[in-house]
Amino acid sequence: MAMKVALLGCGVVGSQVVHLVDEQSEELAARIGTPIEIGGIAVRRIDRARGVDPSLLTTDAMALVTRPDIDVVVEVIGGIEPARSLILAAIGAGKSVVTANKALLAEDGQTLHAAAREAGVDLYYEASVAGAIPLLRPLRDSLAGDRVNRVLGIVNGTTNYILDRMDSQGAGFTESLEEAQALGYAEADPTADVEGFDAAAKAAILARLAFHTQRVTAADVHREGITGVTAADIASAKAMGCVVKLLAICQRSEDDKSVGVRVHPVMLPVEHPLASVKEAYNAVFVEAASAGRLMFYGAGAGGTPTASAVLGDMVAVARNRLAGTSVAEGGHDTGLAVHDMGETITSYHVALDVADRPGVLSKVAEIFARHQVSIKNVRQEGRGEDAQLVLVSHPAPDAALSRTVDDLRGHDMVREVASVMRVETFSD
Ligand SMILES: NC(=O)c1ccc[n+]([C@@H]2O[C@H](COP(=O)([O-])OP(=O)(O)OC[C@H]3O[C@@H](n4cnc5c(N)ncnc54)[C@H](O)[C@@H]3O)[C@@H](O)[C@H]2O)c1
Ligand SMILES: N[C@@H](CCO)C(=O)O
Ligand code: NA
Repeated sequence: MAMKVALLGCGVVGSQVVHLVDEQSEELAARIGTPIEIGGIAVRRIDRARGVDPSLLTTDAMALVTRPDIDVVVEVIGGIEPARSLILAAIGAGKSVVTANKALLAEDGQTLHAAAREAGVDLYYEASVAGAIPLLRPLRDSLAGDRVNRVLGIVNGTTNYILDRMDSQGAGFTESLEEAQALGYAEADPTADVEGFDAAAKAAILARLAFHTQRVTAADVHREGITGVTAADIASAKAMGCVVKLLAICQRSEDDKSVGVRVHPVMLPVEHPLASVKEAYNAVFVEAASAGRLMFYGAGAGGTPTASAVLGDMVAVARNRLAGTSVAEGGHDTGLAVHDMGETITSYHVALDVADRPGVLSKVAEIFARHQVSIKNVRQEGRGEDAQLVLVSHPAPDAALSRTVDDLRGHDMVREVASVMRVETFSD
């Protein structure tokens, strides 16, 4: 018997799901052993939906998800409500769910997973992080026997596209964002991309899977976007042999009692594998105790790539149905707490416009020492009125580094703090 799908939302991703199911229907049926059939599509405006069979369209999403003939609900509306109520209603009615909705999973994944476990249905969400890249299944299944220590990811295509354009072509922020929007990468409200909310949601999902800690939500993630990144930061990074990337970083503490989860711009040495990720591509670098370093790379956004991940999950649900099973995510929780950004160990790059006078360097060094921050290297560029001191710190608690910068800002020998950014290196 065919597996009947209710599709919620027919935008950039949803329309491609319909297209791919249509295009590959025979092949999919042969591969799975049962056909996949779209039984209904919930849209906001019927007159706006294009390229789909009009007889499938409805504006009553709630009636669709609970319809008795529907087996699986695919949610590609996005946002918290009504997506959450629709998914919970679907699960309550015994339907498996496939979703691309990172915002919802990051805010309330625990509720959704608990409901799926209780109902004995599947809840899959591969498309929600890094779009087409197989990432969540490898973290959940392939690395189930390993111990992940750190995850570093470029998980937002829009911001990677903007930073890459600024770096490689000297393009402006606004024009680069408009290009990313035209290419279908940006969220409906691009603030979610450029202020790091989208990446923070993905970081929370990654931290949960990597460290088996159910409780991490987007609110636990320290978040800084890219709106403050200037041409001076990019030039400063270049001078150091680095590129600027917006990274999602999930890391165990040294004492293994907590995890840090953060999203912020980073200067990354050009030899780091993530530094070569251009345009809107995503990549996630995983450091695991036994597997070592792994990198997952590919298209993290766009209708067709994202629909590929959605279809993969639909096929997994179809196979589970045929096998008479469901693979609800475990409720096991390691209990690892999330520590504050201030306690996270980071390194800073600081460029200071200073007066080229005797004693400046020792004064600056004294301010670093006051906060127990050790300087890794320092160089001076220019002379006289235009002198710039560029310092890179050794790793230190982020709070100490941030207080160091505050004190530098307040000092009369420092005319301006031209650039401050964290530097990420390979861990040993
Ligand atoms: N576009 C991408 O590259 C991408 C990549 C990965 C994940 N996602 C996620 O996929 C989801 C969908 O993204 P998208 O880019 O297709 O967005 P989109 O805005 O293009 O599509 C969403 C569609 O849902 C419709 N909709 C809104 N409320 C509805 C309701 N109550 N009932 C029925 N339809 C409703 C909208 O009219 C719109 O057509 C989001 O969760 C997004 O974060 C998108
Ligand atoms: N707006 C997101 C879409 C993929 O989640 C991005 O730019 O990566
Ligand atoms: Na993915």
